[in-house]
Amino acid sequence: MKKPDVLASDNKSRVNLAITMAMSKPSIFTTATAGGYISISRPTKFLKNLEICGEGRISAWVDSMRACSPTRIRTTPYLADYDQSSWIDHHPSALDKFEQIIDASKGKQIVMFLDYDGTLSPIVDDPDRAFMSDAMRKTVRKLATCFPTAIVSGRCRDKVYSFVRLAELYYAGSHGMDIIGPAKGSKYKEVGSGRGVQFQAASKFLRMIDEVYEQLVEKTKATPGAQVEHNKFCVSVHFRRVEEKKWNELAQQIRSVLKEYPKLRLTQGRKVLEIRPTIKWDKGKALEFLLESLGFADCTNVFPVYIGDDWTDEDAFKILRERGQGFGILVSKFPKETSASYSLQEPDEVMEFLKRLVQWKRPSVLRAQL
Ligand SMILES: O=P(O)(O)OC[C@H]1O[C@H](O[C@H]2O[C@H](CO)[C@@H](O)[C@H](O)[C@H]2O)[C@H](O)[C@@H](O)[C@@H]1O
Repeated sequence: MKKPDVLASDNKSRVNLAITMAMSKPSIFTTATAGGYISISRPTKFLKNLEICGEGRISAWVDSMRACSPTRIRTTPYLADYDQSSWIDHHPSALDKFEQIIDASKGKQIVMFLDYDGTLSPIVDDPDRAFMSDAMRKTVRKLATCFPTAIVSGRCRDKVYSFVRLAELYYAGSHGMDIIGPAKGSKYKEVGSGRGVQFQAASKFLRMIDEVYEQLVEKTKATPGAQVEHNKFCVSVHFRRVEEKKWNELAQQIRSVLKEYPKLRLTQGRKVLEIRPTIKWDKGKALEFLLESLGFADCTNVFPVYIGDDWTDEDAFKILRERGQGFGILVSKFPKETSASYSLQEPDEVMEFLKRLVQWKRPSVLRAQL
């Protein structure tokens, strides 16, 4: 597959993030909480203390953010040369291949994992107004009657819940560092009579994240359009409403704060840089945790489907490839380096795909109820 230079360099900066996935299975400790949830803790594993905030690395991220802006993608000549049809051959539309997907899932329990921004809601300028449509909510509600369904988001869990407003789902916020999962079917259910399991991989970092948030707000306030979002266990600094010529300046402001915090690292999203603990925990780990809580730890008869649009979703796509179970669907209008198997272009197509899953499942649910 011919790859444009810009994708190669994006990939390089992603590799530079060095998000290692090799976490050995830790032991699990559980305690019942006042909220009725079983709280689970595991020994924290840290990523190697890499040089995460080097000047070169920061500029590489800003460059790749520029290269990824849709207007740039449409006008950049070497991307125009990119063989879109070859990319589609490797990552066909999940709608076009619906029957193939269903065939692969036969005899297995489908479990749905959905990213929020850019997957269930369209990308908008103001992160506080990234509402999901009523039609999408209705579809996700129906989906959850057919399959166990979880939202896995970079957002703080409460915030993403306030957008989705469906109590029947499981939620993993802060890039999977704050999970409310099922107790039903979980091996943890014997520990208490809680409503579910709660797992906060980065609880030790709460105070540090608060401190960094305050400093970032202060440091970036002179940059028009910059917005700092507190996502509980991580912080997002938004570039979307900042003039492009100011992006380097904003990135340097972030760097100047972060260099004092070797236990925090940066990751990149869509016109956003995100600050999070260096622990070995991400959306892929959250997916595994939720499968485990659902009682599918070592099962071969489970078929997880993860739909997401962002680089942070790649951690989950990779886990599915490694497990050889289910598959990832990347939401993107443009060719992107990805470990997902299929693609959908935008949230409307995601909704269509979810509707088809419901339509396919519902007759058998009805038959089983007779
Ligand atoms: O994991 P996700 O649910 O996709 O969350 C990732 C980040 O999404 C949000 O930012 C993105 O969406 C905004 C609203 O459309 C957009 O303005 C921004 O440019 C995007 O990066 C959210 O605000 C972040 O905190 C999440 O980490």
